[in-house]
Amino acid sequence: MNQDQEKYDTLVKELTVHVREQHPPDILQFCADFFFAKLTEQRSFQDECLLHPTEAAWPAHEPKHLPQLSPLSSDDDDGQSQCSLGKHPKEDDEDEDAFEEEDQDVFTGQLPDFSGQYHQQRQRRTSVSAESLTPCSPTKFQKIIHPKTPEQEARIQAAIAHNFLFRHLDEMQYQDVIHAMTEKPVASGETVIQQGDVGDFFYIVESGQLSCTIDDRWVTDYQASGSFGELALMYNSPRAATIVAKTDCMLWALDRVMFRRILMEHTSAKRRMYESFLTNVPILASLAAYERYKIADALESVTFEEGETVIEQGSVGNNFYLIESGEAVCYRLDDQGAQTQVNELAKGGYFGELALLNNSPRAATVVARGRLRCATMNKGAFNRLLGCLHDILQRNSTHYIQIMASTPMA
Ligand SMILES: Nc1ncnc2c1ncn2[C@@H]1O[C@@H]2COP(=O)(O)O[C@H]2[C@H]1O
Repeated sequence: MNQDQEKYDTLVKELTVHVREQHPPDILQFCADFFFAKLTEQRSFQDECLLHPTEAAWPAHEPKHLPQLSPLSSDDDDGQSQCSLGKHPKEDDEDEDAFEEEDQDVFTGQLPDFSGQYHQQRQRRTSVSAESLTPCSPTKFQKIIHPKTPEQEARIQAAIAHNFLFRHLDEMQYQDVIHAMTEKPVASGETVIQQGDVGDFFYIVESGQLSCTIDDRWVTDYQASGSFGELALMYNSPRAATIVAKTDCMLWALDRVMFRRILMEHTSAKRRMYESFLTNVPILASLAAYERYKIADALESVTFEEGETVIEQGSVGNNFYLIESGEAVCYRLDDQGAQTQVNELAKGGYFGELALLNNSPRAATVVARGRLRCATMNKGAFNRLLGCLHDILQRNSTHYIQIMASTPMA
């Protein structure tokens, strides 16, 4: 008997014992969970031992598809997003600043329910082990180097330069990431990630376009500087979506060990940090959880002391602000030089959207009242990630326009 056959027989025997002991009500789900737990265990072990095939630029075989294991495939979910961020691929793409900033992703769809060890029968969601977010021990970390030409290195640098997930890296981590990446050309029509599969790589798009679907419904498109495939690596969960190349693409792939070692901790910490705050920001209420995750990736916190000016009327607008704590007061200077208070904002409120929406100079001065902490994103991320809120933001801003009409700009 060969080794694989022996392994298989042992596994099936073990599973049979569990089934006999536990009489699971949903036998298929139970078996799927059993094998998935085994796989996770094996992968974690590989993480620990760092049995990484350093010589292999690309895995010899693709991961096996695990049907029914999508954390997103709940029966009650019609998969329609509450809010379609950005444009549907069929619509005209007049985005001039395609390369302007970070992730070029626009999102809709639902976030996997990562809670609970074993999911409800009806929902068929996959369990996530408690240690899913524990990165590899730094002491056991062994660097992975796939040799590259200077030209390849430069291309990776360009591809990650505008992606938020790489911003916090120090020089050594940055080099480690570049060394560990492998080039993956993908032909138009090729499936890069299949929903339900086991996660192996995280991808950055260098060129081309890819489409992301969940349960055959379009969710988003990816283009240069966009990234995907982080969820399965972070949560040891099956792939949450399918990603197919719409054109010939050039991708850079980072394997799960390096992703977990270098990118995961910061990414998950940031997503956790902003999670409850973003859930309670009224303007973001219509967004799906995964969309809020992408917003969290793009946010930076900034603090202003009492009386400090956050925004100066008449200046160029580059940022959008959400108030995490404290208060902000908005003033408008009229053409006589008189300053009138036009608004007060508190936690969960936002400002700085007008100049970005209308491509106009800042319409008011915003000053901190007491200590003010804001989460801010730049113009590129604002347009991309909050594009679907454009109409709501415009509608909400009509009263500003009335105020501006009554106080002509200084
Ligand atoms: N709405 C969404 N829900 C989950 N994953 C999404 C969504 N939109 C895009 N994705 C990406 O699709 C990827 C599929 O593989 P992963 O689950 O590893 O990581 C997923 C995310 O990077």
